[in-house]
Amino acid sequence: MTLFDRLKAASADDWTAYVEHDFVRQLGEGTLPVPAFRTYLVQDYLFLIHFARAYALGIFKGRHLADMRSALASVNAILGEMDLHVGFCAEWGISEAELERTPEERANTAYTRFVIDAGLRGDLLDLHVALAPCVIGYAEIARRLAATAKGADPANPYARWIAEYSGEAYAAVAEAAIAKLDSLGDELLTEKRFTAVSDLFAQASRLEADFWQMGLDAAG
Ligand SMILES: Cc1ncc(C[n+]2csc(CCO)c2C)c(N)n1
Repeated sequence: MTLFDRLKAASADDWTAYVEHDFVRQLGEGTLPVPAFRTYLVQDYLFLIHFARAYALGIFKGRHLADMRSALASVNAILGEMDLHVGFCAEWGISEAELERTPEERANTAYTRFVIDAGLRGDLLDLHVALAPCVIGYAEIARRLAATAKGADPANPYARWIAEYSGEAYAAVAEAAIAKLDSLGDELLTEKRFTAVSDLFAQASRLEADFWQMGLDAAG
């Protein structure tokens, strides 16, 4: 069993509430109100900026050169993806000016700063456990949606989002994150520490669910 599977099993209810959230269901069915998705996209731009900062902590906290190099590659990947994200937002009628001027929603601040704090206080294992629901969860969500008729239907307005995260490239990112957790676990996890690490995973999963809810709430 991978460490990721152990963490998921220990937080089963929080995990399910995140990956089967109503926002996700409506995204898959193509019934999600457009204002909910637009709010999500704008907030996700702000989210990704802070996530790049969280990954950058991995360079600072890395004990081995290989850890520092892989964290650097992740920072580069996210910063590179920002251009794609801005382009995707433009297709939904969101300008760069709107992305820049929109204030962070509290659910966004809560989540991103929680992850950064987990990394600041702890070691690389704490940081990667706090990052895991985000990085690995999206692959699981999109894979499930892509296997449904409406999720794979090009007429679904959200088909591109689903295709992006269910594609091979993103699956490889999620697989690498699962493997990274295992190698950090081998090096740093003791059974005594499992509860504390599992609490981080559960909290990050709840904060992901709150992020979806923020999108739904914006649509009234
Ligand atoms: C709220 C929220 N949670 C997770 C992701 C997914 N995600 C976050 S960082 C990243 C790149 C990893 O290399 C990906 C795919 C998101 N975009 N927004």
